[in-house]
Amino acid sequence: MAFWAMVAHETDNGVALVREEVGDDFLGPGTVTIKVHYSSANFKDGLAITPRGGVVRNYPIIPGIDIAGEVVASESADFAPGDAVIAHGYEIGVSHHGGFAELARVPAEWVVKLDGLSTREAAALGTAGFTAAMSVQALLERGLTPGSGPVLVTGATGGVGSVAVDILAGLGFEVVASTGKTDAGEQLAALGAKSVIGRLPEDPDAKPRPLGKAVWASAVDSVGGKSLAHVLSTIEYGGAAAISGLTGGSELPTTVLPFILRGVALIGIDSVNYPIARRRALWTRLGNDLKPQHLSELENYAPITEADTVLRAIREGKHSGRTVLGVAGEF
Ligand SMILES: C=CC(=O)SCCNC(=O)CCNC(=O)[C@H](O)C(C)(C)COP(=O)(O)OP(=O)(O)OC[C@H]1O[C@@H](n2cnc3c(N)ncnc32)[C@H](O)[C@@H]1OP(=O)(O)O
Ligand SMILES: NC(=O)C1=CN([C@@H]2O[C@H](COP(=O)(O)OP(=O)(O)OC[C@H]3O[C@@H](n4cnc5c(N)ncnc54)[C@H](O)[C@@H]3O)[C@@H](O)[C@H]2O)C=CC1
Repeated sequence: MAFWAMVAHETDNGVALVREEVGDDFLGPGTVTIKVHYSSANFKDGLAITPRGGVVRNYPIIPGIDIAGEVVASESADFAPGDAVIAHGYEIGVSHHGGFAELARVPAEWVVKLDGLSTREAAALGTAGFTAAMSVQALLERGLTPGSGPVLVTGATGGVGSVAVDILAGLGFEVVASTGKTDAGEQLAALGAKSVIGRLPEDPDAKPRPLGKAVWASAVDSVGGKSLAHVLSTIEYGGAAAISGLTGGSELPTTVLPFILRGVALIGIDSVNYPIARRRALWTRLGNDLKPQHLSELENYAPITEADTVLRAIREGKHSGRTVLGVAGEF
């Protein structure tokens, strides 16, 4: 069977994303075959087409860590043709062909049946939105309530950040959005941010303080680096930072003091190997009580053939919100 795909190839000059017609050998091993409606653009997809990006070991590969579409064949009793599904995480788009193609095949144990979401909405959320939901869920499980005080979201115009702002505001939290984009105030206020501040720390060259004035009840952080160290030193007693990313750096130059003097918790968020039962349960919440109220505002659209341009913007930190990559009918 032949189908169209965007295939990442290693070349002498780096990695090239090429539109081409491929055969069955580009369907991964698995029991569920999905007609892809949409994929999306994630920071990790940007790394997948970056030489030495650290996420893909063997090329050629069809990138696309999000696959949203309709089941066309299933050897699993859990899925039937016509089911609307999303699959993401595990090896998808890094060592198992992903969503930048008309067809994808994955193990049934990686597939989530959609409830309360269209395939387009699911792609608009995608891995980044799911990671935001995991972060919010982790803070709720730790006891955070809207009465606890302001919740900080860093990297707030990004995929993880913007969905986190939307979900938290929808739950009634006072959300403070931190962004380096000086023109993003209106957009973040429209998602529900109570106030918008610049990147943290305000003075990036200042010597980090082990403890600062405690101002945040908790935080959702996808930036990491010095920024996260600053955030940790300004979280209130018993609060937590749910951390998922490294756009500001993978090093964490902190001290033990926020943890041992204020009981602050650092909660690691990994969407990739999150167990399937919990993954399905959280997607159900994302279609229902955690459903972001401004998905259409934070969503952009591009045809899959423009994936390279969108991913370049993500790598350069110039991207905002979530970009759905249309697959069906776009080759
Ligand atoms: C959607 C999700 C995200 O966006 S996550 C953020 C994006 N991901 C990254 O930026 C990670 C990029 N990866 C890297 O930079 C490197 O792979 C590394 C620094 C994580 C490790 O590279 P290194 O060359 O130092 O070591 P190995 O590749 O030999 O791995 C060592 C050890 O770690 C295990 N491992 C590697 N990657 C992952 C991973 N993503 N998740 C879990 N574990 C990982 C690897 O299997 C090795 O363990 P071993 O027991 O020896 O097999
Ligand atoms: N742990 C997990 O399972 C997951 C981790 N991630 C990680 O989360 C991070 C964010 O992912 P996305 O939201 O998809 O990316 P994105 O590109 O949509 O957003 C990143 C945001 O960070 C901002 N940013 C860039 N450099 C910065 C800096 N030096 N300081 C402060 N902000 C900076 C950008 O302006 C942008 O708003 C990435 O590191 C990604 O790898 C994403 C999804 C899942």
